[in-house]
Amino acid sequence: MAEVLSDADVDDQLSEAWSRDGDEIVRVYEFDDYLDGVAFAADIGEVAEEEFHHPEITIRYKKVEVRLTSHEEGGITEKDLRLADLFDAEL
Ligand SMILES: C[C@H](O)[C@H](O)[C@H]1CNC2=NC(N)=NC(=O)C2=N1
Repeated sequence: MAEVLSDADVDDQLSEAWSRDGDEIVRVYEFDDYLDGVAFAADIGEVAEEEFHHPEITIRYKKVEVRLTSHEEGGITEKDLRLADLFDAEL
């Protein structure tokens, strides 16, 4: 089981485009049109399934909000930080 990271560790390691919100990390991606956001959500869903670590994805008009936390561990772990980087690589 992965270690829950301290707030300081998360703030230190989290990429600039993401932010910490309590026990979650969050990023809102913006797109030129709605279906680009839908396609992106499908892409990152594939990545999540490959990693077997799953985000909360909210699809809005031209925006996709992604939230990550490690439910079993009860906080933010390396798994969440890794997935954030993998998701950003799908852009
Ligand atoms: C049984 C448990 O749900 C699974 O091991 C996986 C599935 N995907 C998961 N995703 C996330 N974000 N956190 C988990 O703890 C998690 N656990």
